[in-house]
Amino acid sequence: MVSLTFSDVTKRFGGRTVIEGLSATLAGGTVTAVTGANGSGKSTLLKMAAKLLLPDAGKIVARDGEQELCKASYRSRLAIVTPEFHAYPKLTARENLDFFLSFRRAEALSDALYEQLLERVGLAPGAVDGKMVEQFSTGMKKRLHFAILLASEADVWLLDEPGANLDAVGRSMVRREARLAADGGKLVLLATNDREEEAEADACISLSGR
Ligand SMILES: Nc1ncnc2c1ncn2[C@@H]1O[C@H](COP(=O)(O)OP(=O)(O)OP(=O)(O)O)[C@@H](O)[C@H]1O
Repeated sequence: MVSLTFSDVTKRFGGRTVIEGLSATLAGGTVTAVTGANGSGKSTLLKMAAKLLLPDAGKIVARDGEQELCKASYRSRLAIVTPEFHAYPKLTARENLDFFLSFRRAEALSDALYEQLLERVGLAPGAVDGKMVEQFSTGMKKRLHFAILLASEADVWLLDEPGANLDAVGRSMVRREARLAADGGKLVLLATNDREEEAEADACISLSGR
């Protein structure tokens, strides 16, 4: 299982320290919530966890068991859900899934798996088939992003406000899938201000904002 260790991690932007001296170990098989007010550094922490941002001080080390993973190998095993992601508007749900998953899966998406994914994320085939993503509601696009995540086979899930733009049923799908993923050995790190998502987590990193 993949684990991620933050050792005395500090991140500054300009002269401003956003995260200071953070130490934590995130283990495969667990859900960790990152909470804190707007601007407290939750997205920054997730970007550092994805190695998209470097800390100014301290270290972040990914391991598989005892073995340290290099950046490329770690990256190949992680998936991110973020509001910054946009599916291609002129492609259908199926075409987007085929496109994004072509980087991640050895095998093409079968019809059966496609149907199963839609069902898991609560997208009715009748509502999406034959439609381009630009015709989707915001929540439908979010659910499609989750379908891409579920099919990615990633070991590390970095979820930035995964319940945002989802209705109660969608938010409950997020909590259920995060738990199933952790039960299957995945490392799940989610930034949230949703009390129910926080309650579902096994551990919590609370950022004070600086
Ligand atoms: N690239 C950047 N350059 C300068 N400042 C940045 C940059 N990225 C983030 N910040 C600042 O760092 C702080 C933390 O931002 P971040 O997006 O991590 O907060 P957050 O907790 O995710 O906020 P929210 O709940 O609003 O999404 C904010 O003050 C933000 O303005």
